[in-house]
Amino acid sequence: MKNLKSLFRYIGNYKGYFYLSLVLSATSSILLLTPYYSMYHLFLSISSGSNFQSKYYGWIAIVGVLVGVLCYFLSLWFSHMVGFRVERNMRLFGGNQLLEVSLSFFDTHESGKIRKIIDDNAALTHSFVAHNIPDLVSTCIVPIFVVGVLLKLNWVLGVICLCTALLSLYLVKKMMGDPESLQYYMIALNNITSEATEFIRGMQIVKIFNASLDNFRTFKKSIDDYSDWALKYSFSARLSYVLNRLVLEVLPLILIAVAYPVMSKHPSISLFLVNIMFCMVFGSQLLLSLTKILNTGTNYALAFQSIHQLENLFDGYLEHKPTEHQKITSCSITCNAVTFSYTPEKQALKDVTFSIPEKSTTAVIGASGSGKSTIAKLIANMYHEYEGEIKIGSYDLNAYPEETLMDTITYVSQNAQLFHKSILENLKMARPTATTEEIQQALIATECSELIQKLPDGVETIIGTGGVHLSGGERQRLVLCQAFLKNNPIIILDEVTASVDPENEFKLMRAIESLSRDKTVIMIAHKLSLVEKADQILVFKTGELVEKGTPQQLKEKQGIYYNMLQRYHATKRWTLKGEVTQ
Ligand SMILES: Nc1ncnc2c1ncn2[C@@H]1O[C@H](COP(=O)(O)OP(=O)(O)OP(=O)(O)O)[C@@H](O)[C@H]1O
Repeated sequence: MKNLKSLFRYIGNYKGYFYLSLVLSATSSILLLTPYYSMYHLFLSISSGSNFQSKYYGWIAIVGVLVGVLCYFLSLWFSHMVGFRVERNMRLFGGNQLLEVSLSFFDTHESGKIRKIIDDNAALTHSFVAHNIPDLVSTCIVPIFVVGVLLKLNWVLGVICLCTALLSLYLVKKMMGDPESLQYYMIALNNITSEATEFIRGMQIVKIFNASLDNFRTFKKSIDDYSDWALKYSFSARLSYVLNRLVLEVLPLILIAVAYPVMSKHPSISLFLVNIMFCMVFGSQLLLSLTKILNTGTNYALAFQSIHQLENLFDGYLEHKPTEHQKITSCSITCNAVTFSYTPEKQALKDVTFSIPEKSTTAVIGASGSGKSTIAKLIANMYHEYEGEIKIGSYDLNAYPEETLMDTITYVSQNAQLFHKSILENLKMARPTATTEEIQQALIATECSELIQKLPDGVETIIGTGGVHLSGGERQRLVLCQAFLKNNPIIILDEVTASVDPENEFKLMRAIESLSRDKTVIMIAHKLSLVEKADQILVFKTGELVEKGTPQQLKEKQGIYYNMLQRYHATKRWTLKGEVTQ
């Protein structure tokens, strides 16, 4: 019942079609049994020596079969309509949830795995609804009908068939295994898919460095896990499957064995022979239906498991609803005693407190893994489960609606992502209403106009496969151009110059300068040349804020920043010595 309820959520307005499909399937399965009715009368007339009205019963059989087949096709037609609707609604649900989840969801879930869970599970449920539901109805109706008729003909044989059907259904249920094993089986299936994608991506590195395939231990583990769960699931079904087949195979033998002692006491042997023959032939329909249930049972379990898996995918990641609906009046940022952990074992930030005045630039520096990106992501509202308080203006982040924050903070990461579309379409994503003039201005401000001129179709050039391939620096500048168009008052730049050459770095710096004008800027940087002009520097070490102040104050303090600066200037004086041999 719970399963059907969850399926109904995705059927939406097509419930009428769903019921119609069930009714037509049930009608069809009963109509397709009409030849047996005619056959029974044929047996009767043979045993009694009376004249068989072949025309009458022949027509009943033909019309019954024809109308039955028609009903079956109509039932399939409606079930396919419902199936497509379910698939569409499941994909829509997945897509909408992706819009609702916090950004941390994308940090913790691989895109291949998300795609697989949404796409494949929707397709699997479609297939079950479209193909298996009409069959499931007929496989349930036929046994009830057959057992009813047999009980009426001879109660002993009827009871045997009824017991067989009940026993078979019980074994089918057992065969489907426990839902938990099935859930792990499906998780293992998803893992193997995403690990296989990683394996293909990593193959380039393996070839370049002639690296050992040992690096793909997680892929191997996912294969082992899948094989373990597939085996466990299959073995858990083994006994019930074998027993069920046995029950179904021996049913005719039991009928014959029971029929003999009953037959010897029967007053009309010929009538009883007819009944027995009919029971054997008609009973075969019972066997057929129970065998079908055996096959659709696994699909049933898989389809509902697919729905649960899709719904559970987003658990714990849905956006926190704002406690109030405040408007942002000032773009200063305050962090008060912020502590955060990605995993229970390790704190990524410990008791971090600082404030950033409106329209100032703050540089965040520190060793790799010190927590720089983490604090930036918390301010960008990507994670919510932190201790302490993060305020924009006078209110906590929680006091603002999601849209307000999205229209206030722009987070540019080190991995610039652009879509496989034209440059213009990519830029318009940041501001769909941007005029050609505004786009030109943004391109000039972010040092992209020279790049656009070089491209065959200018701003209409498609990026990526089949179009142009841009360098890391060129991509970063286009992303800054998007940020420029978006024109949010708070900009967070997370190591945007991390992997660019000096020429691109110079252009990027000029782009950042244009972008930062009159804005509150947080700039995470490894390169100290970028931070010297900042109004404030925050130095992080193993998750703690260990120094804060203006560049001048930190120099005078002669602490970590000062030492980093010394080392930085020393490396600039390094030269390569040696002789050049001919
Ligand atoms: N998604 C995550 N799940 C678990 N741990 C994470 C995650 N992201 C970061 N960490 C851990 O949190 C700590 C801080 O990481 P963070 O990315 O903030 O460092 P960082 O100073 O920005 O480093 P880098 O300069 O190399 O980017 C590190 O120990 C890192 O391993």
